[in-house]
Amino acid sequence: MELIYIKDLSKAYGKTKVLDNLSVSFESGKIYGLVGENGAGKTTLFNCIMGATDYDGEIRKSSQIEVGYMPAESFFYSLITGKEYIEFCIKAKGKKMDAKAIDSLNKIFQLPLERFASDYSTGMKKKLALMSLLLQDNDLYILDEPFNGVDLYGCIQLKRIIRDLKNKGKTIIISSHLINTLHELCDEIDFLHSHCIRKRYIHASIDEIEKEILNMVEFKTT
Ligand SMILES: Nc1ncnc2c1ncn2[C@@H]1O[C@H](COP(=O)(O)OP(=O)(O)OP(=O)(O)O)[C@@H](O)[C@H]1O
Repeated sequence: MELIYIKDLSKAYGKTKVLDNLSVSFESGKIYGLVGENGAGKTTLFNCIMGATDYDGEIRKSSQIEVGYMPAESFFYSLITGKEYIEFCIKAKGKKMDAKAIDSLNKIFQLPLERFASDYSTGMKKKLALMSLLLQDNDLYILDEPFNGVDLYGCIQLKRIIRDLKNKGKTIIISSHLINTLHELCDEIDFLHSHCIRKRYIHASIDEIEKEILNMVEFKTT
């Protein structure tokens, strides 16, 4: 089932064109990877999907799906503990708190939930944002650079969690610069370059993907 359908999406910041007639769609139950150079527009695409910014073109979402978005950098108020942050996010989504689920997930993430979130390290902040998202039971998870700053153990666990989500029929879209990790995890990998999705890789080898991306970047498509 098609969850998100995007047709001719264009977005510019002032005179800077970021996305130009981008078309792509995402089906349920799959893991999608999104790669692209720094500044290619991955976060901008996510912001458009989430309705966090204006755009031209069409974005259709399947009705009644709940979308959880983890931005590349989350904001934490200074006097709020990790636990309070999780509670806030769950309540904001209109979901019920489940202390057991928090404890069980924190056996994996091992966060000091009684400490102020603003004092967490980069990786701990990322884990906290992920934890609060995973506790919301969404249909679609959009994760902007979820592996950034997360330690090796955390990355291994995160890959397991993402696979579990897929096994539960959820859809996940992950932006990352870690092509090996995406290749391991994803059913399909989209390459965003020169303002639109240049290629969707399905069952391609890492070599093939890397070679093509190098070619496209070096002989920049305009
Ligand atoms: N609020 C904004 N105002 C003006 N320009 C912006 C804004 N947000 C993003 N941009 C510009 O849009 C372009 C795309 O940025 P975006 O953050 O979407 O890229 P990205 O692919 O996520 O990059 P990275 O891999 O470095 O995180 C960049 O040139 C960036 O400077």
